Amino acid sequence: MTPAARLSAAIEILADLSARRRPAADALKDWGLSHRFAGSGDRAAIAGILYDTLRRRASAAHVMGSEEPRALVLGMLALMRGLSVDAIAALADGGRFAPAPLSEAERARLADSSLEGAAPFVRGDYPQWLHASLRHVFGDSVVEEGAALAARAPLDLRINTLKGEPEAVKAELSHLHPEPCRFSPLALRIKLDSEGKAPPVSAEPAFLRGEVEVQDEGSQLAAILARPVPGGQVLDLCAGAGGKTLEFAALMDNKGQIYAHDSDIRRLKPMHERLARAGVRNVQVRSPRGAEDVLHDLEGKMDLVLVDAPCTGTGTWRRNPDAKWRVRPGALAQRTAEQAKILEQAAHYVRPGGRLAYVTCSLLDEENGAQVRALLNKREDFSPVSPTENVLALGASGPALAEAALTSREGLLMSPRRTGTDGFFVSVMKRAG
Ligand SMILES: C[S@@+](CC[C@H](N)C(=O)[O-])C[C@H]1O[C@@H](n2cnc3c(N)ncnc32)[C@H](O)[C@@H]1O
Repeated sequence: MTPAARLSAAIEILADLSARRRPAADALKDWGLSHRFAGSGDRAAIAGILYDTLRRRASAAHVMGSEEPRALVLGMLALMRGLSVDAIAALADGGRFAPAPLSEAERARLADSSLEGAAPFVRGDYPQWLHASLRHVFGDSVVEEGAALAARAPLDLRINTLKGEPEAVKAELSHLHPEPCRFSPLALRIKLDSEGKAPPVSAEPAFLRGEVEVQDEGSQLAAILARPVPGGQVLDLCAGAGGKTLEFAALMDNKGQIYAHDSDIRRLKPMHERLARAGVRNVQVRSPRGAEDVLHDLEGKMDLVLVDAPCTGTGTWRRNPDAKWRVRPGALAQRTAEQAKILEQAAHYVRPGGRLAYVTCSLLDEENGAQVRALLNKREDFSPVSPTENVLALGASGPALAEAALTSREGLLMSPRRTGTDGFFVSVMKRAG
C-alpha cells in the first residue's frame, strides 16, 4: 500500500471507531480481516497513524476546527509528525486510494496549527472532564504532563536474572541498540522507528529463552519498591498475566513462596507459560474456583501482599491512547469502589509486622492517595512507609527516583514527564507487629 492509501485506511478505521464506539484494537483487527491484501508492514503503519491520531485528538480537533476523522488525521500529521502543508497535500492528493485533496480551509488551518490560547485540556490532549482531577495532582504542570502522556511510549524490557546475565543479555540484543533506563538497574529501553513501530522482540531468541520480559520501567520499579525478600511469603492478589509475579520471583531469587491470584481466571492464563519460560519455581497460582475461598489459608500470614489494582489506566495513555477517550466518570466510580474493596480484603492476608503494597497505573488521586487514606482510616494497625525510605530498595538510583517522582505521605507517583515511565502510583503500608 502507498503511504496515501494507508492514510485513507486509518481515516476509514477512525470513522468506524467513532460511529460504533468500539475499541481501536477491534476496529483494526476487523479492518485487517476484510483487507487481506494489506501486509504486516501496512497494518502496523495504519495502526501507527490511528494511535498517533488518538494521542493528539483534542489538539488536532482544535487546529482543524472539526472532530471528523479526516480532520483529526490531518491535524495529527501537522502536530505530531511535523509535516508541512505541502507534505500533507502530497499525501492527500485525491489519487487512487488517497484521501481527497485538501480544501482551502484545511490548508489554512494546517498552515496555522498553533495551540496558543487553547484550553489546558486541548494543549494537554486529555478529556475535559478529567481536568480538575489532573490539575489537583499536577497543578500548573498539568498541560506538560498531558503532553508527555500524548507522546509515544518506548519499549522497555526487564532482564530476568533467573535466566540471563545482564551483560550477556545486552550483548545478545545489541542489534536493537538497547539503552539503560534511568532508575531500574535491570531495565533496557528500545527505541521505536519513525512510525512508532517496535521491533518484534517476542521473536528474539533471548526472549524465547526467558532472559527478558517486556515490562515498562515504571512497572518494574513498582515491584522493586514493594520489596519482596528472598525466602518470604508473598501474595500477588491481582496478578493478571503475572508481570509483577515474575519480577518478584527474580527479586526473591526463586526462594520463598509467591501466591498468584486474580479474580478472573482468563487473565491468569498466560502466566503459566510465562512462568515456565522465565524459569520461575516459587510461584503457586491460586486460580479462582467459583464461590470457594481459595486464599483462606493465607490470612494473617503474608510478609507482603501486593495489590496491583484494576484502575482507569490513566498512566498508560501513551501506550493505550484509545483508553484516554473511552474512560467515563462511571468507570472511575466503579474502579474506586473495587479498589476500596480489594484493599480491605488484601489487608487481611498481611501478618503482623508485614507489608501491604498498593499499586495502580493511574494518575488520579481518587484511585491513589484517597484509597490509601481510606484504608488507613479503617485499619489503625497499618501505617504508610515514607517513599523516601522505600526508594532505598532501589539502591543507588533510589534518591534520584524520589526526587523525580511526586511524593506524598501516601506514596510515590511516577509519570512520563517526571520519570520517563508510564504513570504508576506505589504505596507501601506496614502492619504493626
Ligand atoms: C492492573 S491488572 C494486574 C496486572 C498484573 N499484576 C501485571 O503486573 O501484569 C489488575 C488485575 O486485577 C484483577 N482484579 C479485578 N478485581 C479483582 C479482585 N476483586 N480480586 C482479585 N483480582 C482482581 C483484574 O482481573 C486484573 O487482572
